[in-house]
Amino acid sequence: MSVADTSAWGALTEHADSIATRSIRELFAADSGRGAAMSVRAGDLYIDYSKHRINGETLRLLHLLARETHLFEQRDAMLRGDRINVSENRSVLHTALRRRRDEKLFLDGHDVVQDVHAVLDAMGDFTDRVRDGSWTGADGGAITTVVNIGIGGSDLGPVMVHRALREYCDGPDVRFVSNVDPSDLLSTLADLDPATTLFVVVSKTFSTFETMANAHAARRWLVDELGEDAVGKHFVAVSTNADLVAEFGIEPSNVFGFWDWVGGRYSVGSAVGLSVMAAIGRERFAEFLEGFRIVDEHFATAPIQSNAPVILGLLSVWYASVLDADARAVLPYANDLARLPAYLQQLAMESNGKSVRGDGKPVGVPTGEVIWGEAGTNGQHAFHQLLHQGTRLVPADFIGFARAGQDVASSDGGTAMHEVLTANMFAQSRVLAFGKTRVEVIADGVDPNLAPHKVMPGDRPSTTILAPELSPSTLGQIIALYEHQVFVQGAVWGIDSFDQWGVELGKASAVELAPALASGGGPSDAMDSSTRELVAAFWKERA
Ligand SMILES: O=P(O)(O)OC[C@H]1O[C@H](O)[C@H](O)[C@@H](O)[C@@H]1O
Repeated sequence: MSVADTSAWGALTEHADSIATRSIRELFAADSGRGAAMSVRAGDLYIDYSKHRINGETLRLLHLLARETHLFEQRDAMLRGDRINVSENRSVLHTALRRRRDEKLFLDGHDVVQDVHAVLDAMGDFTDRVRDGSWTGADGGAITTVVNIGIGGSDLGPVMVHRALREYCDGPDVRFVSNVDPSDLLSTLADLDPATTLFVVVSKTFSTFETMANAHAARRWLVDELGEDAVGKHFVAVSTNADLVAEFGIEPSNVFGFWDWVGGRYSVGSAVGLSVMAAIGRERFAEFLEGFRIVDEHFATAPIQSNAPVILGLLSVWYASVLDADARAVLPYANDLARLPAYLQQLAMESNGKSVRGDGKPVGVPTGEVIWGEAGTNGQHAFHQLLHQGTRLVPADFIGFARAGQDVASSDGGTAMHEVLTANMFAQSRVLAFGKTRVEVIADGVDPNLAPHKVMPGDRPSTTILAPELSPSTLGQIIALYEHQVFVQGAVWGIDSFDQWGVELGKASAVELAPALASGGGPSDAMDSSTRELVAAFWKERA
């Protein structure tokens, strides 16, 4: 059944009209306990969802929507390993990556938790050796730099986590190459010595064009200097495709596997996190996984009223589908989380940027969200103007931390910079929600002619996620929170959130066009007129 055919859907669309008559300011005025009532804890995360365009009735109807779309049955099906990725006939078990060693989860009669821990142990042994210098390069020296080559889910997670856990990095320098733009690889290798560099080639399929192009170029760079025999000491792979890895020339003992039941964008807790483990060590990586597990457990067991991913997932459906919001801003008030918006773009947009349901029928309501954002406070000095006074509805997620890893005094000498940062975060969500009326503006002595420019409409929704500190555990908790939020959206919409067929045609088209841009190529009459002219302009510029 389409979400649009549920009784909750009809009631929610009617309810949207009535909630539109009451601003967030009014909703707060009517209930002095709203801030406490509309907040929830998941693990170490305190999540405030009070500054939303909702009341008790909205939540009641969203809960009904969850029940009518069998959200909890779908959750349980995912967690026990049913093949819920219907278009690829696969289980979806990234949650198995964070099960404890003594747990069991049988898939087709086989305990996958044992497989997960066997790979984690191998990753731990390998990264221990890289970190303590006993894994040596071809000339006997220790590895000082690890270069992760991958793209999409084989890059965004490791990049984001490595940066987020900067203060925990005490291993080799880790760098990332993803783009097939040669400048990415060349700028990364420019100051490196092949003798002390280790490449981790990460690709679930081991056939992604960009990754293979970069891996082969890196291999040539290494072999030119150290010879063919050096490859075994300087290349390891992370993949589900052992045959293609062997063809590339990486020894089976240097391959860290994962499974088709881990989607690329859900894979940072698998061997895809190998370079992160090299940077932070196996103990910290275990804490990272434990963070995920804490929120997995919460998602699996908390009642609907206090289940954070369920609440946040239903709220995002409310905005995206009922209130027609196109976008959501992700605003981490932590510079080290600067890559979180990019990571969440893949997680949310590749999962739910779809218009048909798992059974191939149209979803029938707007789906997906355009996720974008930037670390605070930088965004305040760029695009927050539109959030505050523009005409578009853009719900925002604020993410902050009570403690900074390192702190310094602010300009007044008395306040710490982290306190200023957090004051800015709380101030932004407050101003977005409550705004400033014309009466208040004029009471400040503003010229009435200028007042319209200074009125802040308010009523702009946001969620605030506050964690004690940015640590491996809290980072794992935040990622799992978003993973399950995305799951909740997809389950309500009836979407298969775990395939990505929309990416394929573009790849095939690039392969088709490549000869026109390779030497001896050029425009052809078979091309559409725009592509033909672009190819012609490319060749003219190159001449
Ligand atoms: O890990 P790989 O097989 O190289 O895939 C890398 C990425 O490429 C694909 O095109 C998909 O859209 C992504 O979901 C995937 O993460």
